[in-house]
Amino acid sequence: MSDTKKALKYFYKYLKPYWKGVLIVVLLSLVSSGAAVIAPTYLGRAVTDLTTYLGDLKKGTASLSTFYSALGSMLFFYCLSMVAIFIAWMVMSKFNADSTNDMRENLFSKFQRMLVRYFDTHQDGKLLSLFTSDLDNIFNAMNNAIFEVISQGIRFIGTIIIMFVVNRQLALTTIATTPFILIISVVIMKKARVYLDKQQDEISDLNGYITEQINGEKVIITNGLREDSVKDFKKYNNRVRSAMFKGQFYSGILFPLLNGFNLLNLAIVIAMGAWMIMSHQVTAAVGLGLIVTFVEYSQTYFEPLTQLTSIYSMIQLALTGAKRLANVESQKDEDEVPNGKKIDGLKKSLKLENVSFGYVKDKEVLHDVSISVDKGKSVALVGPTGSGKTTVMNLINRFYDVNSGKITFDGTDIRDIQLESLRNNVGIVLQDSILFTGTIADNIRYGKPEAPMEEVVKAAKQANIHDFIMSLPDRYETQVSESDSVFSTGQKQLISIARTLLTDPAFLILDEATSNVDTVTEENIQKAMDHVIAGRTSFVIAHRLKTILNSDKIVVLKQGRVIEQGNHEELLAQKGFYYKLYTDQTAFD
Ligand SMILES: Nc1ncnc2c1ncn2[C@@H]1O[C@H](COP(=O)(O)OP(=O)(O)OP(=O)(O)O)[C@@H](O)[C@H]1O
Repeated sequence: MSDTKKALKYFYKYLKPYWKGVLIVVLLSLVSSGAAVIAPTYLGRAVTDLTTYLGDLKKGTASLSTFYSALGSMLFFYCLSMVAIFIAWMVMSKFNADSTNDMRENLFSKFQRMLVRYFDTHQDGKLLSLFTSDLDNIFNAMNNAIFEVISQGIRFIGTIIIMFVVNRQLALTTIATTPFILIISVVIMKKARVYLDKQQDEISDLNGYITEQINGEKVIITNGLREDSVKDFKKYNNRVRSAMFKGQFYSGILFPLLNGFNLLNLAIVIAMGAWMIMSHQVTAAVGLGLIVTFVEYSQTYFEPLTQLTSIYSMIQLALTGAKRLANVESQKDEDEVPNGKKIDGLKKSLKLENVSFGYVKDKEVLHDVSISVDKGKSVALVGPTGSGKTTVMNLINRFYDVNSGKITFDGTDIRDIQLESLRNNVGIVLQDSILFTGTIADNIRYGKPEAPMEEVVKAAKQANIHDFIMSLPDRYETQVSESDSVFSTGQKQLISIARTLLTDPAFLILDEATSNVDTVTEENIQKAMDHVIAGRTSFVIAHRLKTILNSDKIVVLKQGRVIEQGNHEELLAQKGFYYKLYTDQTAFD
């Protein structure tokens, strides 16, 4: 499907529920444009009547009654046109606000259904651009352009018809230059479109860069890269400027060009009218009336062309936005396995059986991995950075699906289990724990909003974060917000552990925090983990070996392969890779 078709389909989808409003606007546009097209005929008639009156003055038969009636009719039609526009504008503002609201809501809900892969491969800023830049462009265009397109389109056709009814010769003169204008316009518009599309892509890249740099501000500062960051920013910004300039230049050039054609046309129409009078094809009074009428028609004929070109960039940006939003809507959703099995806790074991996986084609990161976690046991996954530990977690939770092999939950392939049921049974504490806006209590009961306060406190105690929370002035009611976060990475992870404990998952995956953990917090994490793991089936992705010495089983991953398995003592006795990892780490402690 072509991009424009995709964009138009998107608009159709969101305007369809408001078809009544759209219909009212179309009808009112018809009324308004019809009235605006008819009004000049009365202007011409008034001029003819006035000229006739002036001629009749000498004869003594002069009367202004027809002049007044023509003038009155003209005023009536102009007023009717304005009132119709006013009402149409009100109706349109309402359905525009409603339909863009639907777009925004659907976009956000879509995000909540999409594959994790999409978020892993798109920068935050680019995703935010869809909500800001693209939806704003759509809203602006819908507010300013829809009515223009409808009413100017009707005016254009109406004017052509009425011009031919009034005088064929002058009508042909007025529209004679149109094919030439259209050819020039299409060529310029095509050029503008390329750059306006590019403008949106560049803005999206710029937003991506800005969010990335803001998130990485501390890294930038500590590496003394602030100036380089600004330099790179300028590169992105210059690309936006260049695309913006070219897009606006090409779309803007049409407006003065058409205005020029309009003036030229006026001169031709007046000359043609004058020639018709001088060659006695019409009387002076009728001729003057015709000239005035066609001067007006020439304006109404050109106005749609000039108006549409002046809002062309707006329309094009909205089409680009709609195409980008339509692309997001067409992304694959997570497979919820609606007819899949529902599970209620782990009875026996969770197993990875000969699992191979790669995030991208032809680049496998896990090779033939087999790991078994029996009920009530804790298994730790260790290995150098990039060995695939987090990837294993991504697969168990079905953030991604295996390429070959399978993961089974009590013998059932997790791809045959209802996604919601699987996720309810698998609790995850992520390495980068996220706290949401709200109180600490809200954050702990995030996965179980109905949990009473006693449960919240119990979970916090088990996670070893209760004492810290109680030391805060507002205790559990302390507000958490990204802007004034008072928590360290480790503390955030402890709150996150409490959050997961509250939901009491059958199977727990804990991706241990690696950075910014002070020794007290590290000790707390250690204790929290001991609490959490005790008697619970768990899978710990460990970065500090100290935290997993008591695990029932330690699995060593290296370059995506399981190279050793056993408990701490067994692995040390093997004097293999684990032994080396352990001795290297303890040497630093
Ligand atoms: N979303 C992704 N897309 C493509 N490749 C990825 C993605 N996430 C991880 N990888 C790659 O997969 C490999 C394994 O990464 P993974 O995060 O599982 O390692 P890890 O053992 O958890 O490392 P660490 O100890 O540093 O957290 C790495 O080579 C990494 O570059």
